[in-house]
Amino acid sequence: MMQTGPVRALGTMSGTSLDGVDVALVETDGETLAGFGATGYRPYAPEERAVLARALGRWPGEPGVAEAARVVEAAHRAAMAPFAGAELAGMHGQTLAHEPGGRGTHQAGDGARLARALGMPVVWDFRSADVAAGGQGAPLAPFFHFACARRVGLSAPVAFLNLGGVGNLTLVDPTRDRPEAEGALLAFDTGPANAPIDDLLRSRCGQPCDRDGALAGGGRIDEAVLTEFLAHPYFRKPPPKSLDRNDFAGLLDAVADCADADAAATLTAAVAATVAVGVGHCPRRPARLLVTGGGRRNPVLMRMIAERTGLAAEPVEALGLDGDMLEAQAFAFLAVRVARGLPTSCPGTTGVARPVSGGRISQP
Ligand SMILES: Nc1ncnc2c1ncn2[C@@H]1O[C@H](COP(=O)(O)OP(=O)(O)OP(=O)(O)O)[C@@H](O)[C@H]1O
Ligand SMILES: CC(=O)N[C@H]1[C@@H]2OC[C@@H](O2)[C@@H](O)[C@@H]1O[C@H](C)C(=O)O
Repeated sequence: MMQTGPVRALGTMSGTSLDGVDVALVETDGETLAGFGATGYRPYAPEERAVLARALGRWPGEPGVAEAARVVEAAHRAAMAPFAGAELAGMHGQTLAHEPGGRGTHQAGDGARLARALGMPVVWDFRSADVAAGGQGAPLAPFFHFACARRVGLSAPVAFLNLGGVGNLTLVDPTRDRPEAEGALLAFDTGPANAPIDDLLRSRCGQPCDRDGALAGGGRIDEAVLTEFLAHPYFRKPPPKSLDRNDFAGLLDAVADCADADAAATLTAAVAATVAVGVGHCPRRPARLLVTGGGRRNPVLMRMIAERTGLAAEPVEALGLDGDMLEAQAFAFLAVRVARGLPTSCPGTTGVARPVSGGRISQP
């Protein structure tokens, strides 16, 4: 176990939207946040992204997975190299398949190879231990959300909402002293977020996303599609619960007959509606809804979320946090927790029976 006191840790995230690798430095002892440092981003080239997209839903040894891992590792080496002075790194990797209660969870990217290439200890494979112990293996950012809420001095329960490829919500009670304390955290995936919107825009318009909600803003919501989507049992299921990126791939077929703008409006409303269902699962109504991830840049989505939840959807920048880097920062923070043997998940965040300290540590 490392000595106590803040360390300069590097965190990386290659998210479900398959856009690229985020990296961020955090100074932390794994309990409190002493400060945030420099950040970086290494986008995937279109042909790299295609390799990753083809490998989605596949497991080690299956076709295309080794090639995807090489793409992930090369992108991480490039993104992390400028930060080689960090004392420790936490690498999330790229989730290719996630089936808690089934085949497990699989993030491409070998931390042992990266540790050797970069000359620093790398913590990786953060989710497997939680899944092996009966948890969902996701979401894992909640322990970091707890630390953020404490750092900025919040005193009432708030919700963090991440709008990445998939959406996830964390209800934080910052008056508790530890994240694993009873009632400190409740977290779960709300439903698909940007993934179906991106997939629609890519297939119909040849664009990577509905920039600023421009297409959805001019469309009409197909209420019948929306109602049928919300009838899926996932939304009734009480948390904790988690999703794989393509679990709702059928949503795209459901809007196949809609005009482009109507399809975009319907998918955007579907995301907002699942967030409202998620807020309804919270045992206490949050005082604020703090939004992180790329979806906070979509004003149509943000407006629909505010309308459907009755909460002002505020970007996390309102707290002085960086909504593009929160997840990379989370894995820096979690790496330090792993190195110190502190838990990274608990019953409230993943449904695991007791707190688990996940992750593998590879020395250079
Ligand atoms: N200006 C914008 N307008 C609309 N959407 C945007 C905008 N900027 C970013 N996005 C969306 O945000 C997505 C990227 O979000 P983010 O980087 O948070 O995802 P991620 O980290 O890959 O996902 P996850 O949190 O699921 O792992 C893009 O794919 C796009 O859909
Ligand atoms: C299995 C997996 O990679 N899940 C991701 C995904 O992207 C968003 C949502 O689904 C969340 O559950 C998780 O990521 C964030 C970083 C988390 O673990 O908190």
